[in-house]
Amino acid sequence: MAPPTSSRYCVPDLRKERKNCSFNQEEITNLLDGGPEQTDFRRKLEDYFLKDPEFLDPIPPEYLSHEDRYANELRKACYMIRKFNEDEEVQQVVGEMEGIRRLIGSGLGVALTKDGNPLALHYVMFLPSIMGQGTIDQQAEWMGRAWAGEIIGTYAQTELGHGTFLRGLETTATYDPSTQEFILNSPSITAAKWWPGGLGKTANYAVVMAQLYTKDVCRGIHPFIVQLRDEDTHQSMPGVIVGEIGPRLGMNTNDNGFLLFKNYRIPRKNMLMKYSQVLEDGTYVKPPNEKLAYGTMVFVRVAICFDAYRQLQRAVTIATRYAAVRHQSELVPGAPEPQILDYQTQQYKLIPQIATIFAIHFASQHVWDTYQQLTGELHEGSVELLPEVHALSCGLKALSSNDAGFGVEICRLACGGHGYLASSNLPRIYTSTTAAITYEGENTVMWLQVARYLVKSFREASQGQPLHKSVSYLVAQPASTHAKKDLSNRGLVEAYKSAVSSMVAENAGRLQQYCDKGEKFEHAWNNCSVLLTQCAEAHIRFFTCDMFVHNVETLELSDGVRSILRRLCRLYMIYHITLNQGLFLRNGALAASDISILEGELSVLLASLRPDAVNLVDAFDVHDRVLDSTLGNWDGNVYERMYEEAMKSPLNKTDVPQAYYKYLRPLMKSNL
Ligand SMILES: CCC/C=C/C(=O)SCCNC(=O)CCNC(=O)[C@H](O)C(C)(C)COP(=O)([O-])OP(=O)([O-])OC[C@H]1O[C@@H](n2cnc3c(N)ncnc32)[C@H](O)[C@@H]1OP(=O)([O-])[O-]
Ligand SMILES: Cc1cc2nc3c(=O)[nH]c(=O)nc-3n(C[C@H](O)[C@H](O)[C@H](O)COP(=O)(O)OP(=O)(O)OC[C@H]3O[C@@H](n4cnc5c(N)ncnc54)[C@H](O)[C@@H]3O)c2cc1C
Repeated sequence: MAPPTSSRYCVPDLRKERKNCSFNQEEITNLLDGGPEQTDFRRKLEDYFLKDPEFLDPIPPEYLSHEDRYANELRKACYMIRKFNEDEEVQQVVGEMEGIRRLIGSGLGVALTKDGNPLALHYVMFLPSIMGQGTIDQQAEWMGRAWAGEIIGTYAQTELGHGTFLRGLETTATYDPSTQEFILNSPSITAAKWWPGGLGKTANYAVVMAQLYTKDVCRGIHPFIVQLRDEDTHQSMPGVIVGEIGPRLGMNTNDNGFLLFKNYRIPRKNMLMKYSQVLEDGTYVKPPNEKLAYGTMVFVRVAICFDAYRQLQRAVTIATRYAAVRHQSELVPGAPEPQILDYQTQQYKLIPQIATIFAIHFASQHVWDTYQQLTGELHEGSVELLPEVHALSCGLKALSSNDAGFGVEICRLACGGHGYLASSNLPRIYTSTTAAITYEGENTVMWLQVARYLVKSFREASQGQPLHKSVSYLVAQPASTHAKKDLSNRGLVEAYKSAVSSMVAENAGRLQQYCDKGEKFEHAWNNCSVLLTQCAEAHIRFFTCDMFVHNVETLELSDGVRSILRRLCRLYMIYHITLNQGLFLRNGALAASDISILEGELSVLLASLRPDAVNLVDAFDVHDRVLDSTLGNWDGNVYERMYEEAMKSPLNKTDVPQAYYKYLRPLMKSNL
């Protein structure tokens, strides 16, 4: 918990902001952490790791070479795991295995290894793949060693030629019954695995997705555990060609890699066989649903939603505190320069980002709970929930990574020039956050999966079939254009339902018209796909609003917290409704006069939330070291910290750099 203002120094501007908090901050902290015990757990973890000098970076990573940056982050990542494995104290505090996974995925884990953790894929995808796709025997064989870090894995699916189109992957795994082995091959350059995190130099194993061939028949893509490097020497295995793909926009210490196979043999037992099997003689046993092989991606998509809002939390904490400390221009001629947070346009940049964090949190929690329910039901053999979980996880992954990516960029811009400095940490937060728009399913492609589900559900509804809960509103009656509109939070959710169901109906109809004119369904789909992605986004925005309102109204909350969350929820809805007003005006879900009322209310809400903006970001309880920013520290001591950071530049070691004598001086003195 942030210490009481009185006992800790902060600059007068922040002291003033913190004086009158209208709500219980600890309650908000607990809500976002998942309960007081979780807050406790997180704080103990932060305390334990952050006081350890091994995690300090005396030289900012930007000044290191590519190789040294990787080595430094690998050092810290390995040290982090060793601390868990060897230290009884930390095991007692946080619990052994669960702790590692949660640490890696937490804001703390992200902050400890600043620009990408080379071991992340091991914990985030390799282990979950074995758990989710392996039989009990396979879990027993691999999990212990993998948890202990004796073997390090990654998830190798994407290829140079295909990332989105999984059915087009080229890597083959051909079963040879005579030796009971699979033979792995990369038939062309485009079959090279390309992108997996940790693959370049860190991992010695991978879950590889490859086209399975048995008895000369292709059975589609399946997961295999593949040893890539010798367990002793770390040399790549004969038949395995592996390396790093080179610098990226960000996350440069993740050693994303490439991988090719040449007649590389692995034992039959290395195919993950929880859902499909290859028997000794090569007989193929089908899974209950062939998309179960995509299960790890569903899990990670849900996890990405939580990660997205945690990144946005860091950015908006930095930008809001900075906006309270920064003074610029004049609001009233001749008066002192105001805090930039007093400008309404600045509030419009930042406060909706604060609201977004709660919106994504509540929606992600719901999708996570539904995912858990699906996992339970899969054990019983039921795949009933799979389509809904697939659509929700694709949709919320797309919405949360989009909102967080653009939200972080808005926060960076809100800090003016200083937001462009590496020491603000906003560039690094941006490059990590925006990556999620592409990985784990590129967002347009994710929207199209949601649209597919919407159109299918709409058609089923038209035939009187029952719908899953998240799309049941598609059968709702269109709004009456003449009735007076209910503009309460619930009323706005109803307006969303009506607007989105009309939009889906219109575009399902448009699709049908193309088909009726004789176009093949796939071409008709492509012709409608811009509008279909818009339907998908509107549907998931509606879902997020619905979850926000539901939680704010039904959770047990103190009056102060409910009041602030209600206003944030309202701001969130009005922000998106006014940005997309055409959607609501078009089917009469709202009238122009309603939009005008909401626009007026938006200004009132910004003014009402402004006094608590700093208190809200304080309630996110992001540790200064996790923020890692000259602009965002709790004490607000921005300018001195920026100066100190500038002094770390190697160019400032000498007054006149060597490069001056080598290049500049000869030019400047050439006429002498
Ligand atoms: C930290 C992170 C680091 C990063 C790691 C990575 O990036 S790793 C790399 C991450 N890479 C990616 O994320 C790659 C992204 N690409 C993909 O996930 C797939 O290629 C695809 C989903 C786009 C299409 O797949 P396709 O061509 O095979 O399918 P289709 O479109 O023909 O639809 C057929 C039916 O299948 C259904 N269905 C589909 N998926 C699922 C599912 N998971 N579950 C359940 N169901 C699913 C679909 O709804 C449809 O149902 P319907 O309507 O017939 O009842
Ligand atoms: C930082 C990072 C980490 C990654 N880590 C991993 C990893 O650990 N393991 C792994 O296997 N992969 C990893 N990936 C790969 C990632 O999953 C893919 O990049 C991603 O799935 C997108 O595939 P692609 O690159 O082939 O893009 P493409 O599919 O080629 O997309 C290019 C464009 O085409 C459009 N497009 C493609 N298909 C369609 C369609 N059907 N309809 C409409 N538009 C379409 C897309 O919207 C996009 O605009 C990582 C990628 C990044 C950036």
